[in-house]
Amino acid sequence: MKRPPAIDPQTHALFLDFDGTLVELVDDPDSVALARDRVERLQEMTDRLSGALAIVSGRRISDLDRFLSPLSFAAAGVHGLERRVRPDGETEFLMAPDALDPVRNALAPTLEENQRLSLEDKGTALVLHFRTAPDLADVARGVMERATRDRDDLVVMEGDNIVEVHPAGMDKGRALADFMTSAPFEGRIPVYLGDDTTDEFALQTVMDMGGVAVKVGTKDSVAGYRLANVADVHHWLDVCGI
Ligand SMILES: O=P(O)(O)OC[C@H]1O[C@H](O[C@H]2O[C@H](CO)[C@@H](O)[C@H](O)[C@H]2O)[C@H](O)[C@@H](O)[C@@H]1O
Repeated sequence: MKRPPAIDPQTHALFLDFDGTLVELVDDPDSVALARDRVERLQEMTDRLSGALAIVSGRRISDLDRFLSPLSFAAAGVHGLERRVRPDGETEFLMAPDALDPVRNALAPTLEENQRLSLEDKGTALVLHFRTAPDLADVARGVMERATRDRDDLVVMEGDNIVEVHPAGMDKGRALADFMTSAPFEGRIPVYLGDDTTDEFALQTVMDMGGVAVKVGTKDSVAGYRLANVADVHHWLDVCGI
């Protein structure tokens, strides 16, 4: 496993995935937690990078704010459909949530019949969770496929024990590329840490930009560097040079 190189706070920008990278994966999406000293370390890194640290997540930015309080940070939420370029900036919402109303309605009977499947409604994205019901994975994939048939304006993506739908046209790679066009990120070398399939878009973008792409865990990846797990990420954050 090739470990990532040291990072220079003057020349690099740091992009961090959330679930599976900064926090351990757990059964209940609402019960993730980050220790206070880890939040303080992220604040210290944000300050040393002059704000060029962003969380890039499938989560809503409002949820990230809740989990990471009192950290002040830039963020791409819902895979880039929500965006806050500066730590103290306003959140922009790039899509309206009503595009998903027909999908919400189409999923409802299956959720009623299969109560071990759960729905996470993020407004601009809907997620079916089957971590605690792996036998229902195909039911979840099937109903999502049927609910989105003939909808070219939507994209269905699989993550870790989830199937998710949101408006097409955005992913973590495009979100990262957008960040790199404005201050405080512009002109820096991107560094990205992520564990999941949806992070591959950003890892590829970082590779294309000559940056430092770091896969967390053992899944296949385009990334050139690896960290073993969430604990290893936090160890590396402590020694990476920022
Ligand atoms: O881009 P990320 O920050 O990695 O967010 C991706 C999804 O994370 C959450 O789901 C994942 O974490 C849950 C809590 O550990 C876990 O129960 C689930 O199985 C994982 O897929 C979140 O709930 C999703 O909305 C995010 O898209």
